[in-house]
Amino acid sequence: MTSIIAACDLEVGYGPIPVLHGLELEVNAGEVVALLGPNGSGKTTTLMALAGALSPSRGEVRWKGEVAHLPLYQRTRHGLSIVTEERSVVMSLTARQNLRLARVDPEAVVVDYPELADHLDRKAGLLSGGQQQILTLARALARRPDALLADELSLGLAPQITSRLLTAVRSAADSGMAVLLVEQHVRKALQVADRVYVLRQGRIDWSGTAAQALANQSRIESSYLGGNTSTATTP
Ligand SMILES: Nc1ncnc2c1ncn2[C@@H]1O[C@H](COP(=O)(O)OP(=O)(O)OP(=O)(O)O)[C@@H](O)[C@H]1O
Repeated sequence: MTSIIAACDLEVGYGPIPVLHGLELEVNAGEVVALLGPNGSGKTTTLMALAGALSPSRGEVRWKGEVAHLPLYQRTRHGLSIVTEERSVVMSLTARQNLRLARVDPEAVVVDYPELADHLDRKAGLLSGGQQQILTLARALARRPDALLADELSLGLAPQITSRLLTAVRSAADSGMAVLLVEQHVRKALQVADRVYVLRQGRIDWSGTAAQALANQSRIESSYLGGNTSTATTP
């Protein structure tokens, strides 16, 4: 398998106290890797460090096997894409203009996202939250990045939109993209993921295949995601 992006012994924080403690993870071409864990465990910090928005105090990020030195804006020009819950479209522009601004062909996008076809000439600000997020993701994926870092894509959106976004992410991985997915809907995330890391207090506490995680799902949820921990054991 081809490693696209990896964290090697990564220690990162926002000040002198680290948030991630010697993190090791990798995402290969063609796979969706879910990064799960309770609030504050360091999921967003991991994505920001992989993207180059935070500098490690120890360890390194590797991009296609080489130590990554480029800052965030340059990594995004070299095949890395980041999508967050923030729906980063320009609200005063139409959907079509948003796509063109990113040098993406709107007509090609609607082939894969027919639900956007009737909305191309509407201002993004007038679309529903779900449509805005589909537009955001469609724009990112249409640029065919080598890796996608997806942080809570579906936050606040309806279940069918969540499923749609995750299906699109899965298809992108099937076409060769490496995807690291932070997603609050654990069951839905496991349905599209190949592998899983569970973070706890800035350390990988569990990792395995999605099938193994599904078999341990109730324990993972209760141990790591804030449920009843009285019967939980470490998977
Ligand atoms: N800008 C920041 N400045 C200082 N500390 C921060 C900052 N952002 C996050 N932290 C701290 O880093 C730790 C990890 O936060 P992070 O957002 O990475 O976790 P998370 O797993 O993504 O949580 P959530 O699921 O709530 O988004 C937390 O203790 C948080 O308070």
